[in-house]
Amino acid sequence: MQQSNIRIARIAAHINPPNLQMVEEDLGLERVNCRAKGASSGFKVAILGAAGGIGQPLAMLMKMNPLVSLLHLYDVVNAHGVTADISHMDTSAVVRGFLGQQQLEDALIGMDLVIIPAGVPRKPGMTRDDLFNINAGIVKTLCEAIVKCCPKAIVNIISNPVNSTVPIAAEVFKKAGVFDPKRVLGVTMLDVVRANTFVAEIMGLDPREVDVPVVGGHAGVTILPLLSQVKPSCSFTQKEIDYLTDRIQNGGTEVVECHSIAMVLCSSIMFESAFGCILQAKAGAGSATLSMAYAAVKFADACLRALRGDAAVVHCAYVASEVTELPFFASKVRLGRNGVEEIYPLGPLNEYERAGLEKAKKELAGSIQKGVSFVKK
Ligand SMILES: NC(=O)C1=CN([C@@H]2O[C@H](COP(=O)(O)OP(=O)(O)OC[C@H]3O[C@@H](n4cnc5c(N)ncnc54)[C@H](O)[C@@H]3O)[C@@H](O)[C@H]2O)C=CC1
Ligand SMILES: O=C([O-])CC(=O)C(=O)O
Repeated sequence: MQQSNIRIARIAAHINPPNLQMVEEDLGLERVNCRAKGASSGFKVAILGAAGGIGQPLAMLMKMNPLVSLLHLYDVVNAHGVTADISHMDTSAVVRGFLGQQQLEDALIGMDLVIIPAGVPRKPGMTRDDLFNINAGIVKTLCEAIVKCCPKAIVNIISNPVNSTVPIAAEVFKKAGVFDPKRVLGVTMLDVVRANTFVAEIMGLDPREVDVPVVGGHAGVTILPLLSQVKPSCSFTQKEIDYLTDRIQNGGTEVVECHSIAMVLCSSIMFESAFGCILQAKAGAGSATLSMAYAAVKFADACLRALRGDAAVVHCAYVASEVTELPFFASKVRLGRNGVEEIYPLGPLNEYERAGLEKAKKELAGSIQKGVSFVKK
């Protein structure tokens, strides 16, 4: 391939990354090796739902991750605009955009890690399970394409209800005969991030030094913080335990409802006000996006470091598990070159946590079954 042609393709790709494939075809080129100069070899990561509230900041943060060499941004709307914007960041990962179902397979071919924040978010008054009817089909379709294009990729599922969408993904892979329970992970990192923050707040600690295991699932009572196992070791009053458990379990709702408070206030005050900014930023609806993007990147980075071969990468995630009698459960897992290498037992629980575990399992069982039945029907 002529050096000048490669340069032309690279320049065109940088001006308008979605045009890369077209330019390559026009020039009769083989696929351009599109690693930016100075970039180390890295991982190929796709974000499905990249133009959304989570997808955009997630894409930005992944573009900043030095472990990523190629970043594919897929959505059914606005994928090219987001790609053009993010591609101007002077970091080494090369970004390409993919728009609509007909480009889904191109977005997925050869990926090492696929992150899925595609789907609708909650509005005030809704539960995560209320999203099932729309998001179940979206996750199923995306996983069917992963089966075809990158069945060995690590898959991080963010789309709610996670308690059901992970079993849906697993069933799709099982149906195709390619299910590897080590590679399908529901992202519950936001629960841990919140728990670390709220514990640090009341104990006067630096949140970066706090580690709260949060097990179970990702909705209401299925979110079970193990406050007896917090590191550094903390002693809480019963009032503090009640407050923290409730706040961690309802952190998502706190954000969802916050938007509606902002809307009410906005209707009676001027747009320039601080509340006007909230309305403009969030459009009056939706759920956590920025903290979720932060949590998703923290988790994705852990997966990539583990793929690279780093030792002792341990985080909570919702995975196929034998830790309880349920087929899926969130607990601490050790990540490695193949995804989940080890699932840790829950450790000693106090009476309060044992009661919480029973409630969590009851609700989780129904959500798991609902996901499994959706694919089997
Ligand atoms: N696991 C967790 O801790 C959290 C999960 N979530 C969930 O993440 C999901 C996304 O939330 P937001 O980004 O706020 O929503 P959003 O509506 O802002 O963005 C979703 C994006 O998905 C895209 N999309 C819809 N159908 C698609 C398809 N078939 N293929 C590809 N993309 C598609 C939309 O075009 C949109 O750009 C929701 O289900 C939400 O409940 C949100 C926060 C935390
Ligand atoms: O609450 C929601 O709908 C979004 C979510 O999962 C969270 O913020 O934890």
